[in-house]
Amino acid sequence: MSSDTGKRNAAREALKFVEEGSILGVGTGSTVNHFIDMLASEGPSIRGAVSSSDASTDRMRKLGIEILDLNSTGDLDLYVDGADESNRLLQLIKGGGGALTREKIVAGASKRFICIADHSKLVRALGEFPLPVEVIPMARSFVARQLKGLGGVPHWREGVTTDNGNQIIDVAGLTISEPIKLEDRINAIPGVVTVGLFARRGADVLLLGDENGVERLDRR
Ligand SMILES: O=C(CO)[C@H](O)[C@H](O)COP(=O)(O)O
Repeated sequence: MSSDTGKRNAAREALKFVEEGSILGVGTGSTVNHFIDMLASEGPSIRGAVSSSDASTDRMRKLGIEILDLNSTGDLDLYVDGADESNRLLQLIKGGGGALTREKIVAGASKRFICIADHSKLVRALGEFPLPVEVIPMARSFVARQLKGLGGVPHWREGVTTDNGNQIIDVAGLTISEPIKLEDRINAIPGVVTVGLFARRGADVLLLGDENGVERLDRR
């Protein structure tokens, strides 16, 4: 069971990684929302943030955090984001909130990725959470057939349009025994914009909160 106190505890711990005057990459989701609120109220003062979604941009702007364009910042020192699942290698499933493509871009452009989550997100093997795949709208049915061919059960997240104007397919039933191979394989399907497997670029540090505190795992 997901716990809001766990999310808050993980978010608060992540503040310790933020340096005064830095430019921060900021992810999307309810855990990150706690982080944004805490950053604005009790965190060090930063130069600005590169945001991974319109939702996070709106929240940060309302709290007075300046939003910067990744095209003008260069690489970032730190990215803070949540996850839907993590294994012990800190490979992740992300995209439950639909922001996977921009999240993958900002994670890729950051030297260090701190993932914050409540403790229930730690799993032995990835794949219980349906894997989100962002697709170009005209390719949706074609990509769905390809995903079926990989053994998955694709489900169109109907009514959802991503910040990039695309659609999302959630794929249940996949056996993800080799996350990097599957990430490459799905990304190679024409029409796929991004798969929500963050295996090639997983997290560097995972902060898992629960009612009692925070467990830290580091990428080996
Ligand atoms: O990948 C994401 C959004 O695209 C989120 O990080 C993920 O869905 C976790 O969200 P939450 O913190 O609300 O549990």
